Amino acid sequence: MDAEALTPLYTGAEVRQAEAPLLEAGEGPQLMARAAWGLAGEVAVQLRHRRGRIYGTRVTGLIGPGNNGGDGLFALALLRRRGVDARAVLVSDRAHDQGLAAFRQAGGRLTQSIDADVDVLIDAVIGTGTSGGFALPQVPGLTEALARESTAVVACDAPSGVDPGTGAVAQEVIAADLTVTFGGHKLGLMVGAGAQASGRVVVVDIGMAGELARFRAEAARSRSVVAAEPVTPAPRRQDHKYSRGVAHVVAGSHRYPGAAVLSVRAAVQTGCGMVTLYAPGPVVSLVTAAQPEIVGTTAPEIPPRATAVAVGPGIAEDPGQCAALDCALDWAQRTGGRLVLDASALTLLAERGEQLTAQLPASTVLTPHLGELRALMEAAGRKDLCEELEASPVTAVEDFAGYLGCTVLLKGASTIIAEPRSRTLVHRVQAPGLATAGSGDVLTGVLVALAATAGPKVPLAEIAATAVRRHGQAACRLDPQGRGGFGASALIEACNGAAIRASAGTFD
Ligand SMILES: NC(=O)C1=CN([C@@H]2O[C@H](COP(=O)(O)OP(=O)(O)OC[C@H]3O[C@@H](n4cnc5c(N)ncnc54)[C@H](O)[C@@H]3O)[C@@H](O)[C@H]2O)[C@@H](O)CC1
Repeated sequence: MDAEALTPLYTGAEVRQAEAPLLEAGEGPQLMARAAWGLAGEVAVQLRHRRGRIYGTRVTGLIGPGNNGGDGLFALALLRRRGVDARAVLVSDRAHDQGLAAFRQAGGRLTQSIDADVDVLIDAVIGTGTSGGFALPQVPGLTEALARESTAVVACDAPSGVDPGTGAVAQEVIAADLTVTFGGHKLGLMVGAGAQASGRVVVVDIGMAGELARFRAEAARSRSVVAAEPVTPAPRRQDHKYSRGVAHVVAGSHRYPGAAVLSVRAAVQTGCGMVTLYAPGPVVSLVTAAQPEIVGTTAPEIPPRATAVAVGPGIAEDPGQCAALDCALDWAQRTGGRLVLDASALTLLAERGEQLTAQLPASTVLTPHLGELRALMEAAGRKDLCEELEASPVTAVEDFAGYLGCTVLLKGASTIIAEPRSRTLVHRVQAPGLATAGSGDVLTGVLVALAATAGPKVPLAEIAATAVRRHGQAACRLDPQGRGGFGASALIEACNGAAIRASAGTFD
């Protein structure tokens, strides 16, 4: 993947470090003015969207004692000048002096409570200066406002209660519909509970890109939001089916035949030289009827021409399929071929206890959801990492990948992909409809086809990130409003469409 096409993620502390020289040079007020301008602009968009106008709408800000509160006050002043009934609740006995003066001068009103008809509530209590736990300020009307559909909650820089560095949340949090964050993407808004509390995230450039870039170059580890596709090679004129890559899938059982249909069809539609399937005879027949170009086998050995293998979707309780897992592990160990382990394959691995760590070749990617990851961590004797998953999900996944010596992809609304000695990739998508049976099987199919065709130098994490991105984009295309009205089968064609758009360079 083109490294420049990735969007870096920063911790709150890293952004503060990048800011420091600008503040020393006396540029603080300009930075704050730009932050406030960006915040007010995004609030105006919300108002227009919800009320069809800006003039005469109502916005209340919860204002903390630091610069985050200063941003909020300046933004409220700008909104007031556009005819908004702008009010501020000071949650501390201190407030940013210049911000407060600007707010007053613009005609803003201080208040002690939040009214029921407020259109937007700005959370400017704490941003990157957060430390320790967080309790909701005791403001009459706050709990009601947070629960009300008609009030949009917009967080200034980061929702109060979220650790912008890790994604951990305090015992209480002001969950936002929209977070307007400054300077660059912050890690804690993209992963774990922090991502859930942040809603949609918009980044406002406040003129510190140069500082951040310099800082990024110095950073020991860089984390990224996936923003572009690695190019999987288009078929060349001289290609034949074997030179394009052969994806072998071990999936499906008498109990779950559909998992094989979904993963194999997804692999075929993603595009590679050939897709082969190992499954019980009736499952092979079913899949062949759905996708006649595949080659089925009932022997567990990995076909000699395979360039990537996936094991797992729906193989539960099938002894032959379980034997195929060992064949696949052995194949990857011998050849260095890319191996995707998903679903039931992960359960089988967890049953092997601490032995599992010795069995995983470096060319493996595990694709657990949270429950499966916890089970694997416990089985591997790393229960400590289960606790870390809440406090700092990215670190926990990175540590586990390092411990196992292979790539780990934690599925969820935010996907975290950690490959040892490589940058960690995070992909966040607003596609709640992906929480449907079979969507993971489709992801496995897309991933194994990409792994079969990608050149040998493309890191496995980046191939996995591409698969996750296509999958997420497909769901967004099918269901732009996030109402969940689609099944996993529909994702397959949509993934393919997503890929075509990506190669045309039209994503986002
Ligand atoms: N430094 C700058 O000049 C700029 C800062 N910006 C804004 O300023 C923010 C950072 O400002 P600050 O460093 O003043 O920090 P914050 O305003 O984020 O928070 C610090 C204040 O919150 C209190 N606090 C910390 N943790 C708390 C907790 N758990 N519960 C209750 N109160 C708590 C602290 O006592 C302190 O008074 C950024 O998030 C951003 O919004 C932007 O305006 C851009 C420029």
